[in-house]
Amino acid sequence: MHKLLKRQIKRKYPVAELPQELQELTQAISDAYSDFDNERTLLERSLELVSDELNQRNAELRNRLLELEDTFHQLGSSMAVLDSIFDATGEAIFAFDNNGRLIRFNRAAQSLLSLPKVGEVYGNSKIKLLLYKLLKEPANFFFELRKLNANPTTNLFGVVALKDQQLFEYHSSPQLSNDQLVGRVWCFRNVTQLKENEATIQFQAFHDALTQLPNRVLMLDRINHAIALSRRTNDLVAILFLDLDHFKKVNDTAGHQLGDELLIEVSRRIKSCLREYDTLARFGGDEFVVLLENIKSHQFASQTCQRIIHQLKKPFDLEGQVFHISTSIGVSIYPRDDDEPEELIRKADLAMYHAKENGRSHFEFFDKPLERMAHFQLELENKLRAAIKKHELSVYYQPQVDIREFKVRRVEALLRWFPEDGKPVPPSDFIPVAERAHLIGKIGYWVLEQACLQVKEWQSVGIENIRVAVNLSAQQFVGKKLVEDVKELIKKYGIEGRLLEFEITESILLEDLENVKEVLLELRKMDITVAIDDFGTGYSSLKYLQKLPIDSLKIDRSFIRELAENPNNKSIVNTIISLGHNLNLSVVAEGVEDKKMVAFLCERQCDFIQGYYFYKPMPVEEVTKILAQES
Ligand SMILES: Nc1nc2c(ncn2[C@@H]2O[C@@H]3COP(=O)(O)O[C@H]4[C@@H](O)[C@H](n5cnc6c(=O)[nH]c(N)nc65)O[C@@H]4COP(=O)(O)O[C@H]3[C@H]2O)c(=O)[nH]1
Repeated sequence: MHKLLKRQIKRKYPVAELPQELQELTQAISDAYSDFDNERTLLERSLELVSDELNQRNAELRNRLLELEDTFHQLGSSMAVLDSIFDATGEAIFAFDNNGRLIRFNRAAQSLLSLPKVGEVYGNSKIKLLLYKLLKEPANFFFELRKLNANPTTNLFGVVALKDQQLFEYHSSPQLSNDQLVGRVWCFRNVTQLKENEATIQFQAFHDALTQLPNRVLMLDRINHAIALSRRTNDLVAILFLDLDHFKKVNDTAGHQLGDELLIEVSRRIKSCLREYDTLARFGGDEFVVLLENIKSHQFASQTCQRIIHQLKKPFDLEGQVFHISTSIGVSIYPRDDDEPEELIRKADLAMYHAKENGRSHFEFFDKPLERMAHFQLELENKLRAAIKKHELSVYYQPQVDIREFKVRRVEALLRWFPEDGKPVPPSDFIPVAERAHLIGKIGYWVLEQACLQVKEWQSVGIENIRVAVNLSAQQFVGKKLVEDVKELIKKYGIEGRLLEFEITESILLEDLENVKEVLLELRKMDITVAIDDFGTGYSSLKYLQKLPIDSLKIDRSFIRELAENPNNKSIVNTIISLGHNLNLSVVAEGVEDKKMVAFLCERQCDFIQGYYFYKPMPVEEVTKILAQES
């Protein structure tokens, strides 16, 4: 029986047992109680379950809510970051809807279009008006925009110029949402500086940095263009190749800064001799090239050359210092000489070289014999290079006789080239080639070493006090190399400096007097003597004879050759001997071929005689025999 019912019945009927009929009833009630209990328990259980679930859901919802809040918060800060990036970016960004209304833009965009407010929406016509005010050529830009009518999803890219000369590059792309066109975004980037830099780089690639003149690349292009034009008009094109004479001297003595100023002034003066549409280019160093287009005759080129030469002959006054330079010009003509720009330049260069050799400060036209000569020289240069490798060069020695005792006291070392398969090549042919090919330094060093070696060998066989004269080229005077080489060789062979002499020409002195003086003083410190070769043929100036540490004068053989026939030569030789003696210099006559010459020179007390009358240049074995007999 249900416990609750049992307790209630016990309260009513504490002792007596329930009658039979009540027992059945109470049983039924007890069952009802139990059923009720069961149902309540079930109900409570299910309520409990529902409540648990609700609580769980509730907790989940709360978590989701927190997550959402968090996401929302993050989104907010991301948006803030994006917004500040959007605003901070230098690019002007505009977003338009499909109706052409400006719905969003950043600060750069606001300032570019001078828009009154951020966050506003601006209509299409207002934007157009602003663009008209802003752009240099708005019509062109709107023409570009028309492309969008035909193809609204296309990307646009280009550059626009503003009225204030600024340049903006733009990119425009469609804005799509679920494949539907919802608007268009435009980005404008200020590329003024970039374009300026590009232009500078472009300019530098085609111009010389110092003078701002076109460089070789641009000149070649201009010549190409001029030739193409002349093919139609049948006009001539002239190329003038200019090289400044004595520029190096200015650069070395006055310094690079003045040298640069001089080049700028030179380019200004050359320009003043040209028409406005002629091109002047600098090819580096002191080389300039002029292109004369549309000319009718060679005379025009000649006249231009004359004008330039005249202009450049005038003194240059730079920072209070006065400089004198001049120019040598070579000219080539299209179509006569070539129709290739490179070739025209090469031929003008060749003609310039020739002009320089024939005396500075003049111009020469290219011609075929010149080309043949150049070919010949190139061939000779290649053969000379091979000759050095094949040891085809040797040194001969020509004695110089001391007139007082008729004894050999000195010898001149003279270079010889005996090719294996051909005739001997005279030094007058190959030395200039060696100089041009910059081989003379190497060859000169070799001759000098042979001379030192020879002095040492003669000493070892008892031939003492024979001085060997070695010829020097101008190139060997550049820098300190010569002095270093001589020091090294004297030490290596253990010989005295006084047994070496260097022969230099007057033209070397003219190249760069200061540098030459320095070198000569260094040589004098080593007791090495110096003779001026071919004296009388060049620019003889008493000034340098007095100023420089020189020991001998060598009278050029052209004066000696016609001594008997030409009274002028007699007086020249006389003068040179007296001049030498007055300056305490010994005088050597070279190219002495007969008795009469010897008699004349003896009478005038010339100190040394060198020439075929006594001895020709000879191989070392022969000269050694002569020296051995005399010692
Ligand atoms: N007709 C005639 N000629 C005579 C007589 N006596 C000597 N000679 C020639 O006169 C030249 C004298 O040499 P140079 O004036 O220094 O003139 C030299 C010198 O300037 C240059 N040279 C020779 N060897 C060298 C060298 O090792 N280095 C450099 N830089 N130049 C050199 O080549 C020039 C010519 O040299 P070479 O042909 O050997 O010609 C030599 C010699 O052979 C004579 O009685 N009659």
